[in-house]
Amino acid sequence: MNQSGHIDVKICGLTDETAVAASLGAGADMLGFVFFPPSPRHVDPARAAQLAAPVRGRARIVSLTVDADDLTFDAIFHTLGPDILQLHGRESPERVAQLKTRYNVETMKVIAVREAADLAAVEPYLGVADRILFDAKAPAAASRPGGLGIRFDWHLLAGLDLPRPCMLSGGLDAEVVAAAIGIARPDGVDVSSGVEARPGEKDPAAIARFVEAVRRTERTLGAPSRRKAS
Ligand SMILES: O=C(O)c1ccccc1N[C@@H]1O[C@H](COP(=O)(O)O)[C@@H](O)[C@H]1O
Repeated sequence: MNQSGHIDVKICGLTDETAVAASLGAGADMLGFVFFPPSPRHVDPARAAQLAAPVRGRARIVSLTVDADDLTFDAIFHTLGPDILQLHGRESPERVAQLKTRYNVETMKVIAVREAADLAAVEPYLGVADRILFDAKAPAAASRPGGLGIRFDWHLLAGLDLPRPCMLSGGLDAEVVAAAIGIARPDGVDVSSGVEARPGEKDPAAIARFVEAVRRTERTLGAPSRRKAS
């Protein structure tokens, strides 16, 4: 959360106008579009641009890619013009820096977490990526590195001096997000499967419940700058 107590909410993997409207209506801060053909949420840049038309100026547009090549990024920038690049593969710190310079855009590097040792992977990205997203590590046999509704132990992040800003994802939904925030204390949360009726099909009511659960948690925790020192 930032100093005023705000927690960014990202709804990811949008594929239809109804879900985009539901996300904006609920007050999501970031809307994500997946450019990864094996994903049930994959859209091409032209479709993403159509969906994102009402988003610009109301929420930040995030492009999610997995080890994408320059041609793919050129198409995404030419057609969609995202605000943030979510890099969900094995992109090196050099690649993250190169993309940031080439497109003059904010970057969010994903760190896949299953155990404490996985957190060491953050270090090379400090001062390189603008934002870190901690997501659950996918099983080796999975068809994609995220968007699987899998959780990791949020206590692995508890009490750590986390890189700021950072986000949390992996199996979040309206029922568990308050606990996840209370333990990990991220600056934002990111959800895909937890607001879907089935993979690739967002549920507008679940989106509303998720955002409301985060806003309720913000109110419960209060702004750090206004909390009493104990
Ligand atoms: O959503 C996908 O299909 C996807 C594909 C490839 C990489 C990441 C993907 N999704 C991201 O994974 C996390 C966690 O998602 P979930 O809430 O557990 O379903 C999130 O950042 C999604 O944007």
